[in-house]
Formats: sequence, C-alpha cells, structure tokens
Amino acid sequence: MSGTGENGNKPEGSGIRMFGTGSKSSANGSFDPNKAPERKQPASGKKADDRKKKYGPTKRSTSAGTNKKPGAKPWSKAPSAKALGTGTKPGANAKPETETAAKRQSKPAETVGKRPAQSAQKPAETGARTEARSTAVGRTPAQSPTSAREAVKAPQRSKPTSAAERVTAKKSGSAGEASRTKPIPGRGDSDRSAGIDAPGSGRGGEAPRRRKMQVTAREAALNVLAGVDESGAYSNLLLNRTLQQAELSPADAGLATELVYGTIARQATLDYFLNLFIKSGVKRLNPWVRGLMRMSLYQIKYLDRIPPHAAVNEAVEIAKKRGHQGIASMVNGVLRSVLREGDVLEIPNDLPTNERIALQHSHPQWLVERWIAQYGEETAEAVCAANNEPPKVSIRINSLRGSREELLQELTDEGRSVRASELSPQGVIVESGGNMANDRFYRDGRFSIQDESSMLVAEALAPEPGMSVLDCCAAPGGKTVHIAEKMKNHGRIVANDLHEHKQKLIAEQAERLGLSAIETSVGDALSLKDRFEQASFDRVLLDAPCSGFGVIRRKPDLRWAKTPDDAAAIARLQRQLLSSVAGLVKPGGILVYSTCTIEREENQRAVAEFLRDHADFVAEPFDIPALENIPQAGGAGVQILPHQFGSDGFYIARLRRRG
Ligand SMILES: C[S@@+](CC[C@H](N)C(=O)[O-])C[C@H]1O[C@@H](n2cnc3c(N)ncnc32)[C@H](O)[C@@H]1O
Repeated sequence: MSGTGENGNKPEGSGIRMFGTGSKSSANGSFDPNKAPERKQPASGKKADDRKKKYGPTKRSTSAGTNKKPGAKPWSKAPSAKALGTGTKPGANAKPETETAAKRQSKPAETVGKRPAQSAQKPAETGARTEARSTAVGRTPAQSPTSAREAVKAPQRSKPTSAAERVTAKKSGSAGEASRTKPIPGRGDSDRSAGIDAPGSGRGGEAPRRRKMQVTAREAALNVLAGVDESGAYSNLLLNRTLQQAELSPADAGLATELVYGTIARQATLDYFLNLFIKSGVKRLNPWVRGLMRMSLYQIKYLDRIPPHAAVNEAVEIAKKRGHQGIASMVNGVLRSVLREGDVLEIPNDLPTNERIALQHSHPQWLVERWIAQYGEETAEAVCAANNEPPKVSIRINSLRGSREELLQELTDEGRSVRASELSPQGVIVESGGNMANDRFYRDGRFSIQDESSMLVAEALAPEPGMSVLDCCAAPGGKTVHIAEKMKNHGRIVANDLHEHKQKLIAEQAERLGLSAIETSVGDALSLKDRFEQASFDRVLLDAPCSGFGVIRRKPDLRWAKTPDDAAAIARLQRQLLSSVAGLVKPGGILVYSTCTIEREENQRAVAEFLRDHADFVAEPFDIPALENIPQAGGAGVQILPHQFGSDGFYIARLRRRG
C-alpha cells in the first residue's frame, strides 16, 4: 500500500475511527462506539435556491474548491486550502514520498537482524465510525442572529518564525511521516494567537506535554479541528494526542472521533450551507469559530442521534467559554437560523454535475473532474459517496495459529458479530465488537488488522515456503507478515523501508505473530539494486508510496491536502521504483506492483509503461474469484474502487519475469 498511502486498516497507520469498547453515556449526547453509525444522508434539491434568493448569492464557488477561472482546465488548478476555508497554504504540504532520490537524505542501507521488540498495543485505527445516541440538553435562550464580525479572524496572526517552527507547522502530505511533531491546539504561540486556548492549559502558558485536560468530547474535537485548520496538522495524529491528553470516556472519545472525521470529510458541504447564513462567509471566521460552526452543523445535518438543539446549546457554551458573549451570540443566532430553516440544507440539483458532486459529497472539484474523466460521472459519484462512508473493520487471520473457521467461532463466543470476508480467504469482517487491537486474540498473534483489499496483495504475489522475497516499501509491515504467514515462516523475507523509525513497526508485528523469517532493512528502494544481487529474489513486492486516493474514507483530510502536482510527482517516483527493483526478480519469478490509489496515472499507466520498456516481463492474471465480476479499468492489473466491496480502493498488478 502506499505512502499517504499506508494501509489505513492497521494499528500502526492512519486515522483511528473507533475508540474503546465502552458504552457509557456522554454528558451531552451519548455515543456508543459499538454501534454502526446512523447518519443522515445529504440530498440535493432546489430548496437552497430559494434560500439563495432570500439571502443573496452563496460562496459556493470557493467553499467547495470550485475556484475555477473561466477557461481554466479542470485539472489545472487545485483548490487552494484558502479556498477551502482551511487557512492552510497549498504549498505547505511537504511530501517525503515525492522526493527524488537525490533530494532525499541518504541513509546507510543496512540490513538489521530480527528485533525482539514487543511494544504496547497501539490503538486500532480501523474501527467503524460510531454512532451518537441522543440525549436531551437544556435549552439556551434563543438570541437574535448577529453579525459574524466579532468572530472573524484577526488580520494579523503570528506565524511560526524560526525554521524549526516553520517545519513543524507545515503539513506533510504523507501519512508515512507519522512521527513528525505537530502542534497541539492549546499549546504554543500559534494556538494562542488564533484564540485557541485548551481548557485547562491556562491562557498564555505552555501546557506540559502530558498534562491531562478536562475537556468535553466536543471541546476535544474542536481543538483538533482548529489545529488542523490553523497549522495544517494531521487530523489523526492530533486527534490521538488530544485524546491521550483528554480524560474522556470511551464513548466520548468515540464521539470526538466522529466529530473530527465527519466534520473534515463534509467540510465543503458544510461551508456551502454555512455561507447561506453567515454574511461575511465562513472563510473569514477565526479558525476555532469556523471549526465550531462546521462541527455543530455536522451534528445537525449528519448525525441522527444528537438532537439539533443539544448541538446548538453545546456550541454556544463552548463559544462563551473559549471566546466571549459576542461570539456566543453569533454562533447561537446562526445555528438557530439553521434549525428554523433546515429545509434549505440541500445542494441544488441544477448545478453542473462536477460541481454538484463536489458539493454534495464534499470533495475538491479538481478531484471530481479527474475521476469523471477516468471513470465517468456515475462511478466518480459512487467513489465520492463511498469516501464518506465509515470504513469496515476487517481482520486477517494468522494462518499459522488457527483457521478462519476457528477464529470466527472464538470471536462469536466472545460476543462479537463477525463474518467471513468474501474478498479474501483469510479475511474476517467484524460487524461489531469494539477496538480489535485490544482483543486478546490480537495480542496472541491470532490475527492482524488489515483492509480486505490489502489482503489480496499477498495472494497475487503467491509466495511459497522456502522462497526468497523482497518487500521494497514494507512499513508498517501488514503485507510482509501476511507473506511470511503464507510461507509458513520458512524462507527469507527482507522487509525494507526508507524510514529507519519504521523498522520497529515491522519487527513488532513479526514478533507478535511469531514470524522469525522476516529481516528488516532500511534504505531507499531505489538503491536496493546496489545492495542485493540481480535476479536474487523469487518474489519482489513493490507496494509503492502513492497519492492514497483509495483510502480517503480512512483519512478524510487527504482530499483537501493533495494537489494534482502531488499526484504527478508521486507517479514519477513510482516509475523509477518499478524499473529499479525489476532486475532483482529471478527469471520465472514474480514482481507485484500495488498502490492504495485509484489514479490510472499511478496504476495502469505506470505498469503499461513498465511493460513497454521491459520486454522480459509480462502481466499475469491472478485468481481471486470475487474480483472476476468487477469491471476492469483497462490494461494490466486489477483496480478495486472503494464502492465496489466497501474496501479500500486498491490496485494490484502481477508481473512475471520470463524464464
Ligand atoms: C504504502 S506504504 C507500505 C505499506 C506496507 N507495504 C504495508 O502493507 O504495511 C509505503 C511505504 O513506502 C515507504 N517509502 C516511501 N518511499 C520509499 C522509498 N523511496 N524507498 C523505500 N521505502 C519508501 C514509506 O515509508 C511507507 O512506509
């Protein structure tokens, strides 16, 4: 899988979407993380037009990234973050995966032995989004709508000044850079200048890193939203850190998670609606006020189980606590207008299709146009809709420690609702049952947490016991350990990754699963050809860094962070990597190329160019019955789209070197 692009369904990787297993009530709208989400579905319609007539033109053209200049090519311009109301600059997304080899800091390429490390469980970042349960909240006196002037951004906001601060404040587009420090709301100058004061941290003071904060679920969520908006922090990392600092029940942590991911995912749609009610436009609001408005509207519009008035009352309380009465009045006025005129919260259906899809499913218009060009309108819309669905929780059995049937029975006996995956012979779908990374069977190495489509990569590679296998971009190791399990832990598996700190992620998984055949290695995959003999591996896996557009439902902010230039840069690196590692495959051996994106440029086109330039390789079909009926996107390999199986969008090509 891939760069942004790591397997979303692994404990080591991307966004956590379910926390804990408890079902305690939260103070203000309780939230049961064990239940499937029940969200309202957005509908398009004409009512917004009436509202437009009444309240004047909307900010639609900027809020959904539709800042297209007349005559501009659909792909020619990414919506600026500014246009999306995020306050981050488009250029602020450093992407290590797109670095050329020359630019990258060279690291000594060393092969290290197996590491015995076994660390504490990390929170599962899979987990379905959870649902909110309704709780009545007392009424706040209604106040008349006021101008948003009081809540608009201060014209001068201090920016990080030192180089180090600037680096920290920048947002990397790669989830692979998970260890990079990100600012936390409530800490540091930029937060203070943005009016973000973490409750409990004390205004003007640097909060100790591990200090616990007494915050509500909504305050915690707002801290994250404001931090993402203000400094371009990764939502999943900031959420993890915020939740570690906040003393929330599992149910409240679940609610905070839902609010963060849901609000970010629905941002363009929310801004479109808010702009119908906020004269000066949502973009001009102070980041935390903007976050509060979006988050509150998200509850009103998309969460069935939170009473709208509770969402409004909570928002007003937060505004008072964090700002002042003027802001609270504005928040109250706008949100109560929304409640009164809720029937205008529909996207007009007479918009051009690309614009309507972008607004209705909250995606940047350039991305929608790109997918329409690649897949047609119907499929592009289905992909966008699927990207807003909560991801399934899926696990892969460790076939060395029991069969799928046994684990299904044992998990059922534990009270979980589980079923066999239709896509992967080792896959199990967990319909309910909480955080699988806390399960004793997980600790015992009986299964790994992995998305179903990722499970198909090892099937395509078809490794056998005793073989030598090279996994070029291996961390955090989800596919490496699957390969080792298929090889019954016999043979040699070299698991390489560019980043030294990721070695331990692979080693931990190998240790947990009892797999000793894996060696970890650090280095640029472009230099693997200099470190290993040509034609020395039976199987080579290049699970390449990629744009990650197949895992947007796990990483909702990805859609706002990436630009067309990112996709082009990563596509160049992928071609270099593919050519570079091909010579390591033995004659008759197999090279598998995979990504977690749905971009043809990174998938079919990359493989087609490779085959054109490497006559000694040929594309081969692989036998996965469930994939037989999906429409092939053309060319070599299999493209899985997120709406087809409810799995991650994924591409897999099997290339055999002629004997
Ligand atoms: C999609 S992820 C791999 C996921 C992994 N195969 C799994 O299943 O857990 C891509 C990985 O490539 C690594 N990477 C990026 N550029 C690389 C390069 N030039 N050489 C080696 N690894 C690289 C990233 O650190 C990231 O861990």
